[in-house]
Amino acid sequence: MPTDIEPLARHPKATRPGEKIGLHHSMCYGCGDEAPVGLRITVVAGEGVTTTATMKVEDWMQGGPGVIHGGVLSAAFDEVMGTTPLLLRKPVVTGHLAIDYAKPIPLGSTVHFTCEILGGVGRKIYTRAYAHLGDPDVLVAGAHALFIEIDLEKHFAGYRDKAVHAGE
Ligand SMILES: CCCCC/C=C\C/C=C\C/C=C\C/C=C\CCCC(=O)SCCNC(=O)CCNC(=O)[C@H](O)C(C)(C)COP(=O)(O)OP(=O)(O)OC[C@H]1O[C@@H](n2cnc3c(N)ncnc32)[C@H](O)[C@@H]1OP(=O)(O)O
Repeated sequence: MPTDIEPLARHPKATRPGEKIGLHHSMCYGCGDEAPVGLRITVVAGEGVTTTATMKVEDWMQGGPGVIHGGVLSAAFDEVMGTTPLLLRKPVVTGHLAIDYAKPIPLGSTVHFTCEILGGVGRKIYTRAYAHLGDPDVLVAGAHALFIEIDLEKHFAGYRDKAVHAGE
């Protein structure tokens, strides 16, 4: 992470603390409530530029016997951290994501995520997040990610004809 990052302020019209940040779209693998397979994560705005989220670890998320697959946890961090810049009212995509896996996470547990925006430079937004299973003093994983602000229309212009919609 560069040393010259600037603090980033919450947008005045951002989702208020304690409220759910709206669905990105209903068929999104991370947040969608109509996606045939998905994490169905809801991210809740916190104070400042922070968020929280929870995810129940379902049987289909299994990697090693009885525990979550590392890629599923990575996707969950991506979802939570990628939603957080909406507090700045900035659409982003992931540029870089790094996960520290500290402890196995059993099937059936609920993962609690906390995320904060550390700051930014230009279009780059740096975030950090942690995960625990109910006791915030016992972390099971952590993550850092870099998100890049995009022009939504331009970024997805060549792909929208492939988009999948609910009910198809
Ligand atoms: C699930 C998908 C959701 C997609 C998002 C949709 C809508 C967004 C709206 C709201 C968001 C709400 C919820 C989102 C929820 C979850 C988020 C999930 C996000 C994802 O899951 S999204 C899928 C994976 N993601 C990609 O599919 C990106 C593929 N990629 C590209 O499309 C380009 O690569 C792009 C656009 C990233 C940059 O391209 P570009 O041409 O616009 O800009 P450029 O290359 O100049 O980079 C600008 C500055 O970032 C630095 N930089 C870039 N990459 C870096 C890296 N890896 N490490 C270190 N620095 C990096 C450069 O060094 C430069 O830095 P400097 O300004 O200092 O020179």
